Amino acid sequence: MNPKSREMRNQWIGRKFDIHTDTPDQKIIALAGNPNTGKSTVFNALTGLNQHTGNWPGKTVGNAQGTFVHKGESYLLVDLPGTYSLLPNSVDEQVARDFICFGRPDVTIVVVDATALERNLNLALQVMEITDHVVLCVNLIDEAERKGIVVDLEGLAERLGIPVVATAARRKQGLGELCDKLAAVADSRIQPAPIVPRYREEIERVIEELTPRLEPLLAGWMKPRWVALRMLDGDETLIADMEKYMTDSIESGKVLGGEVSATWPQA
Ligand SMILES: Nc1nc2c(ncn2[C@@H]2O[C@H](COP(=O)(O)OP(=O)(O)OP(=O)(O)O)[C@@H](O)[C@H]2O)c(=O)[nH]1
Ligand SMILES: [Mg+2]
Repeated sequence: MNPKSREMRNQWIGRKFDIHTDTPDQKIIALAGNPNTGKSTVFNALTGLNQHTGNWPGKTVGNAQGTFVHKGESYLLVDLPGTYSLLPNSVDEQVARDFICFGRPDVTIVVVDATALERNLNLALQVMEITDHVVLCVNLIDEAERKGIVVDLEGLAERLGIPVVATAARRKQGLGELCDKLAAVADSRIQPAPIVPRYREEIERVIEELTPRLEPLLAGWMKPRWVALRMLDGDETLIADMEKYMTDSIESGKVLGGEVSATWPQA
């Protein structure tokens, strides 16, 4: 995303999500993950006292936003509610999904529990279906070590196609490397290429039919393949939220009506 696009995105996020950057083109990082994986511990360790909390607009779900500086660059970090999925079965899940889909953070960090990777990776895969800009934070690595669990970080990064960093957030271990990786993704020095989960053949056939039609309508907001999957699943909340967020997109005019801006949103 170029600085001008980011500036417009940031203004829009301010209005829609009550998330406010310090500077017009500050980069925005979201923290997603299952409950109790250490998101808030990572959030607190990085932002310290530079944070404030509130509620997501119109929801009783708490939200925390804070800033930190890494190697001279300032970032706004947003702590999302802990969720097991992004299929909107609850308000928490809808809030997390909407921020990733429509807030379009520069990077989404998925914090996973190193002692329960199999369960945790489900959410990571869902985030990777929505956006390429993902970093996996394998937290509680100290707990894993204590239990004799060895995580093949390189193998994981290779299989998933995204950067992977091990952390023990409570001891503030690994956070420097986490910041290095998210900075590299935020300014495109690293371009993750997440694996694409494949579905049954008949589903793949419908996806193939739908995606070229969705692509121009979505104009880079999210991956057409994912939207096709959600439509196949009959997810009406996504359609409703697309109307809510995408029809009022400042300079871009009526995105769903087909008139899209050349400058924003941009993948
Ligand atoms: N041993 C160990 N404990 C950790 C680590 N990170 C977080 N914890 C602990 O794990 C518990 C949960 O941490 P939180 O940061 O509240 O987790 P969260 O993901 O924000 O939880 P929710 O907001 O409820 O989804 C706390 O007791 C933390 O102190 C870590 O790296 N190692
Ligand atoms: Mg938390």
